Amino acid sequence: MWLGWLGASREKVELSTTTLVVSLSTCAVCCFLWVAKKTRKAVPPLPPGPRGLPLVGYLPFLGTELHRKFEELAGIYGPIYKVWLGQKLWVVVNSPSLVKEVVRDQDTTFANRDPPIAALVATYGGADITFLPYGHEWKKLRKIFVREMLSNAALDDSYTLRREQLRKGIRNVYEKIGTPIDVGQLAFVTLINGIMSLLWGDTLQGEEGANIAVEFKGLLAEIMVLFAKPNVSDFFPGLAMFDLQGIERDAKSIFKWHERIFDSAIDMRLKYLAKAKEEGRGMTEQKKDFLQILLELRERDDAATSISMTQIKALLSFRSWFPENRKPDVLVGGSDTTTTMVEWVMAELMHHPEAMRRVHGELTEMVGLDCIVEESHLPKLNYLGAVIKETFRLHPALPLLVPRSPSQSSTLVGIQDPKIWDNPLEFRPERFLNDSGRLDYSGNDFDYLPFGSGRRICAGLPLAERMLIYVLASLLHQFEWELPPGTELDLSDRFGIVTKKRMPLVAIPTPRLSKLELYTT
Ligand code: HEM
Repeated sequence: MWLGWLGASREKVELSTTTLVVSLSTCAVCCFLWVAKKTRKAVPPLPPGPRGLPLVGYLPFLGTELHRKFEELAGIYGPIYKVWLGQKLWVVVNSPSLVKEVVRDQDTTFANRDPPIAALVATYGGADITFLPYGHEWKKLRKIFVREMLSNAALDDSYTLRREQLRKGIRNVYEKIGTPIDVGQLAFVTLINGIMSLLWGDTLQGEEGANIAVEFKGLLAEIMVLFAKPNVSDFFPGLAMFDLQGIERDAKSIFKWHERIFDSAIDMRLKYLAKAKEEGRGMTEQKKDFLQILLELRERDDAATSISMTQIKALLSFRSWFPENRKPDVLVGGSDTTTTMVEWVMAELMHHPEAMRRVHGELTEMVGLDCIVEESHLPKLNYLGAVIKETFRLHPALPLLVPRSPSQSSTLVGIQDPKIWDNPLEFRPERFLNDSGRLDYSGNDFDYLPFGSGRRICAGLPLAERMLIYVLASLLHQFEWELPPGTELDLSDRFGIVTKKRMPLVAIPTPRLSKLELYTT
């Protein structure tokens, strides 16, 4: 069984803000039970849903825009419905009260996922945080990821690494001043370099390191292509042994490649550490990156946090850091979650000049025209924070979240929820300013869940939150952005594992600050 969320979208936010998707395998022990309020039957019926065809179910009717299709079905079948996709049954939940039942009241039951076969093969048998079943191993890895790698202290320590990559991005924009720039592409390169640098620090510098970095990027591209392919074996587990499209075979060979690159990068670091120890040098300059944190944990004699080399590789693997990326065009189109959100926020601001003026005013006041944005400024940027939240509401990057899979049969009691948003299709960041105590990213409001909720809430949230506002504040503070003459802003979306802008945002930057050194340092 799987389960995920469908967030608010422009057309039908009135209906609800969130849809939960649960799918069940046809396995006899695994049945999903749903009762409407007051139903007293011993075995509650499955929820209603569209009829499909024998064997393939509703697959031929899904189309490419899954989030629109699910909205349409919600209009017909209500807050909870079922859809057969091949041999698997998905249940879509479409109201905050049902969502609460799943991620709060029955969170432990629904804290699993149904990994695609390619992910199982390419990630040490699903040993990464995203796909590990709920249990001891998942808890341990998640604890290390959240408390050791992404703790406030670790993120503060690694600020210089993020800053360096951001400054490089700003210099790049400055070199192209007055010419059209693909904003998603710019954000993608900046963010991916930032993440690689957080993970590996200086390991990817120098000739040997640069070769490994090139291999990393090639590997990432191959992984994207692999995960983007719909696999017949995932929809028809009975056919998995035949591996009809050869996806499992390809995943195995990518996994070997992955192993070789990771082994040589880690080996380089271990040799460096051994040499430093021999020469009696300290390791302070290496301390900030995540490889270093993990290698130190490996040395610890503490069962709660000590970690094997395989777990280190799983934690540094692409699936942990780009868990939502499955599209092959990610490298050219910049469609990962954080990149996509940079693009949407910039597009909404360019579409709403008054909001853009207010963001600029706030940056001028809080940062100043003779300074660049530092992370210490970010907590003061309330209006920009509200703009980002409002953009998540209108354009959730993961409209289906990451599907969940319950561990046992379960009964949900559905009730009709009242209307949630006033004028839901309107871009109005003020709604987040006025309601500042509520509606954050913590997943405690079941009508606003861009990062999911409960035990499986996005593990990268602290980093995503910091990087998103840092990149946006810097691009907006240092430049004015205009559309190329004769072009129009397009705000339509295209469904994918990450739902992104249908047309890439292309804009022309001009400098906003007067001192040259603010662009060249
Ligand atoms: C705008 C950026 C991002 C968005 C909107 C986002 C959203 C999400 C969502 C909706 C989920 C599923 C939550 C659930 O099942 O309730 C998720 C899971 C996850 N995300 Fe993110 N994410 C973002 C960035 C990141 C980053 C930068 C990282 C890595 C540092 C990351 C790592 C993860 C991991 C490891 C999981 C799986 C957690 C688990 O199963 O325990 N995410 N994310």
